[in-house]
Amino acid sequence: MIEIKDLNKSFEDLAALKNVNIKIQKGSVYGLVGSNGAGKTTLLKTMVGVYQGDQGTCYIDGQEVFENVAIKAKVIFIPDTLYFFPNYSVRDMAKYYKNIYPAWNEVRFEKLKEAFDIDVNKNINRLSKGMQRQVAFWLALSSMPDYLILDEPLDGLDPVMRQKVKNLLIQDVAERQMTVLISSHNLRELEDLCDTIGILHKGTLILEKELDDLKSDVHKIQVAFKEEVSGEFLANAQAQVLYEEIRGSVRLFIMRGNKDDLTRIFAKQQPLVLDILPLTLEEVFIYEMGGIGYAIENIII
Ligand SMILES: Nc1ncnc2c1ncn2[C@@H]1O[C@H](COP(=O)(O)OP(=O)(O)OP(=O)(O)O)[C@@H](O)[C@H]1O
Repeated sequence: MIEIKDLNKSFEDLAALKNVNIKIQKGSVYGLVGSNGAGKTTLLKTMVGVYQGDQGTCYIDGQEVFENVAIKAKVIFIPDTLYFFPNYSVRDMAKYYKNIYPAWNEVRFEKLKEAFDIDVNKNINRLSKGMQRQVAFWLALSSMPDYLILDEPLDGLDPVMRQKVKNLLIQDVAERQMTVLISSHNLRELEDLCDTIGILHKGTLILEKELDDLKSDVHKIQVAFKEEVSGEFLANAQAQVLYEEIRGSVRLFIMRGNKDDLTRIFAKQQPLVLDILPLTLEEVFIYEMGGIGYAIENIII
């Protein structure tokens, strides 16, 4: 389990992280979103021990991460900007990883050649950006980490490779309970992978929820009534409207609540049309965050 408690980190007079608390259970996939400069990379780097927090703690498997070699051997961090030693081939880099990560699995490394199809003797720094990212995943997955921390991981990968990498990640989570933390601006991508989502805003974790709760909690309702109906029935039912819009004869509501309860509330008014639809994760965030006063539109793409 990853456990971050009251973490603070500043760069000179800039507070990049303010009292961040996060718990990530073993075998889960946690998605971290936030606007540019929100502190995501700082959080990831502090979590893996690249930075030391100013206050608070970062524990993995119950131990402080900073300068802890035993813990670092179980954790792989793929940063947004990749680094490989000059003139190292994939094979050279694999040898290096083999020395550092005790769980390195040579059979897996050979098997993953089929997925990545890159010549192991090629100088990595001469490969394309997307191919270098493939190498980073190839090495990471062959190291069999218990924890995989990813900063904008799928950037630069083509759509087929994105899907392949996602499948490989899901396989490791399902088969050997790998724990994954992904920082990304792409909510659509996170929607496929994550079970919990956290939003970091100006160094503070402002929202954290399980994806299923998030999605089952908020609904899009399209309704048309025979005649004008006052909104009083919603107030009386104490239903929480996050957004309301009139589109010709159809009224659109974004509402929080249980689907059956909402259906009952609207059905009482005997509407001509009633559709209760699920929201995409992106829509959930736009409306949820709008409700608490943040311009989420700037956070996601
Ligand atoms: N090494 C550093 N020295 C000084 N300031 C830094 C350093 N690293 C990050 N910062 C500052 O800390 C804040 C958080 O930066 P960070 O890179 O963690 O944000 P981010 O959420 O990853 O942003 P992005 O989505 O743009 O990658 C920013 O204001 C940034 O300028």
